[in-house]
Amino acid sequence: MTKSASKVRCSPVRVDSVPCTSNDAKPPRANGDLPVAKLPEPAAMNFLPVVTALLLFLVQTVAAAPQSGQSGPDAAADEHAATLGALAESLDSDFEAALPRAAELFADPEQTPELRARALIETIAAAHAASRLDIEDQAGPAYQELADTLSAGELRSKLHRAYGNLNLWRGRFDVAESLFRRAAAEHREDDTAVQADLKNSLGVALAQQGKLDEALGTMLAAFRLFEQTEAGPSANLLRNIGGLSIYLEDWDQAVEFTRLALDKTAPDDPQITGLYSNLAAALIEQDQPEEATEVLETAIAIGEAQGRPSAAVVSNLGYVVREQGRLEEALTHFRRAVAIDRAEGDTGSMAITLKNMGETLIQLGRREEADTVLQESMAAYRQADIKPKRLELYPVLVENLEQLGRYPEALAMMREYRELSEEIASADAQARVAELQGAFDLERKERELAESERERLASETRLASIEAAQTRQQHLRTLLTTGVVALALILLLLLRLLQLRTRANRLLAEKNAEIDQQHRALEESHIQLQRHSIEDELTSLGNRRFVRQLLVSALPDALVDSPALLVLIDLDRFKGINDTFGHPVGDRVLARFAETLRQVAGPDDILARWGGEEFLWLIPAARMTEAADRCRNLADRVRATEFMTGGRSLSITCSMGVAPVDLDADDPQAAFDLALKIADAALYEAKDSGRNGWAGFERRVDDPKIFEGSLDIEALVARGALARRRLEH
Ligand SMILES: Nc1nc2c(ncn2[C@@H]2O[C@H](COP(=O)(O)OP(=O)(O)OP(=O)(O)O)[C@@H](O)[C@H]2O)c(=O)[nH]1
Repeated sequence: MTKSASKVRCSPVRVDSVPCTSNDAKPPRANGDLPVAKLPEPAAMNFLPVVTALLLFLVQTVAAAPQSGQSGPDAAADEHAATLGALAESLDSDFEAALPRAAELFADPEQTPELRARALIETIAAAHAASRLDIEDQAGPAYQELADTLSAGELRSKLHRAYGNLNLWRGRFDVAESLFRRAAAEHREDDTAVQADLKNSLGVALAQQGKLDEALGTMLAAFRLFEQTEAGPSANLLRNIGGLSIYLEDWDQAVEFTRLALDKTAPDDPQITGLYSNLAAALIEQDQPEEATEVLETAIAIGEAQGRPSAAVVSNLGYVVREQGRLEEALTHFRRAVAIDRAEGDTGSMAITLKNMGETLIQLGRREEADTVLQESMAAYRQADIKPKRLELYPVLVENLEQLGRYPEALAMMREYRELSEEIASADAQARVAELQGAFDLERKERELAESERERLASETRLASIEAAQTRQQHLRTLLTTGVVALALILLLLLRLLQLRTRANRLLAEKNAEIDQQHRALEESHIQLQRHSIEDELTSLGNRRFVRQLLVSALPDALVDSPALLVLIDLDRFKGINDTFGHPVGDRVLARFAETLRQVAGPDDILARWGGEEFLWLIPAARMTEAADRCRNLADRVRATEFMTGGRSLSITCSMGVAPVDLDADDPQAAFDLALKIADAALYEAKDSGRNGWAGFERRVDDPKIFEGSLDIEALVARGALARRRLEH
């Protein structure tokens, strides 16, 4: 069920000091205007708002709060019990007179913060009792100082709560909410009653700010906490929950809690008719008109017992019975309600009831009477200056005048209706335009702000992206530069190494070439030396060392394969040449003789200058039988050779001693030496026999022992070991 479906108004309680809340659940308005009815106008008569009763309950609830919050032992308070007791007594008896002393006490810096806080709490409670809520100038600074001085704990929680109450009474609901929350945060959790009271106070502060859902939730939490206590929930809390449930259109909960509140409310309590009114409203919403009628009649009876019933209750009863078709009875109740309103001077409420009454008369066909009543309603609306409600009256009034045929009056009313409509529409339109303009401006500003923020973020993103790209490029450049420099250094190093290596290689090659050259020179020197060591310089023939080396290590195969002839040659009377022609000529003769000897010798023959003018000739594979021819051949060639010197002809001769030699023996040197001795002996004989010839000894035995010891040629010949051979001239 929607709010617009609400059919009756609740208890006709007025709120003087606390703003009431509209039926549209908007924030409370600080005026005492008649509440706008929640129900459709034809049915809505004297519907006094739920909020009216609710707010009064709230105030009463808060008024009760400090008392319960101050209960219980307090050790710190005991120390100053006398002072505080005296203060409380004086505040209660004459608040005006006691206030200066109290203000002096809770503002006195010489006193302990605890005593000052308790004095302030007492003063605030007494101010409420004395309806003196204008002590902010004294209480505010003291509270701020003490809240900063006291440490968090129970006493400071009480101080928050007391000052929260003062703000609540003064209509500063947001401040009160904050203070109640601080008080709850610092309150120790094991005191359920105080917790419940704090939640109740917080619920009141929330409800007064229009935070109805949160307020109801907080109060239900307080209710559950109170249920755990011995005293249980207070009637005020139950009324508040019931009232808020009506606001929030939870009809079942509204009925439940309003009934609970009624159980805890005394019959003479001034609030009781309001409770019945609320209960009736909830029952009507639950489509229980009989029960609603019964409740309203009970409320009227209680009102009558107290002196005068509530006009709203009576009007609501009229509405309920009219809905049940009991029109005449409804008229009776409406008339009574109008009388009560008139007596109380409540013009606005009376205007609503008169409208309902007029509509009832129309239903009864009593249009003239209806017109009179509707005109009265119009006058009352004008007096109360309730234009929206008056606007709703015109169609009923005009339609009734038309039905009565009173067209000029109907026309006049229509003009008024149009003017008021335009006025209200204009005001509404202006308000709407202003609202729309504000919303538009706000939306535009928000859009511009959002756009600006988007652009800023986009710029930042772009900037960050550019910076990142620059950083990457910088890193890349650094990397590349480093790489290039490193590469260049490496290349330079490699180049330098190459140069060094090339130079080293060149030097090495030069050195190697030099060494090779030296090696070659050395080798050549060595070869030359070697050659010189075995070669006769003058004749270029081998010398004695040459022959000795052959015997030791390199005898030609031809000399080894078969016995050879050893010929020892000596130039005849060479001293005379030296003496006659000089030593150089002697040398040339020696050289020339060597050439002649080479020409005579075979290719495998071994030639050597054996010393002075003496030469050795080894003829491989030759026997003594060949010796004559060979020696003759040489002698002939020597004799035939002209050794010219200084234009003079010079001829020489030579003598030769021949001996066989077998170099395939176990000891070739010994065999050579023996053959040499024999050849030398033969040479001696050749000299001795006239020179220019040869002599030789042929061996007849092979036993080497025969030739051991000193060699006695003649004995050997005599023994037959040697056979003499001679050149025959
Ligand atoms: N020019 C020159 N003379 C040398 C060389 N070696 C030795 N002679 C000389 O050769 C001569 C050898 O003389 P002798 O031993 O008395 O013999 P000969 O005069 O040849 O007489 P017979 O041998 O008995 O025929 C010496 O006068 C040596 O000085 C040399 O290399 N060159």
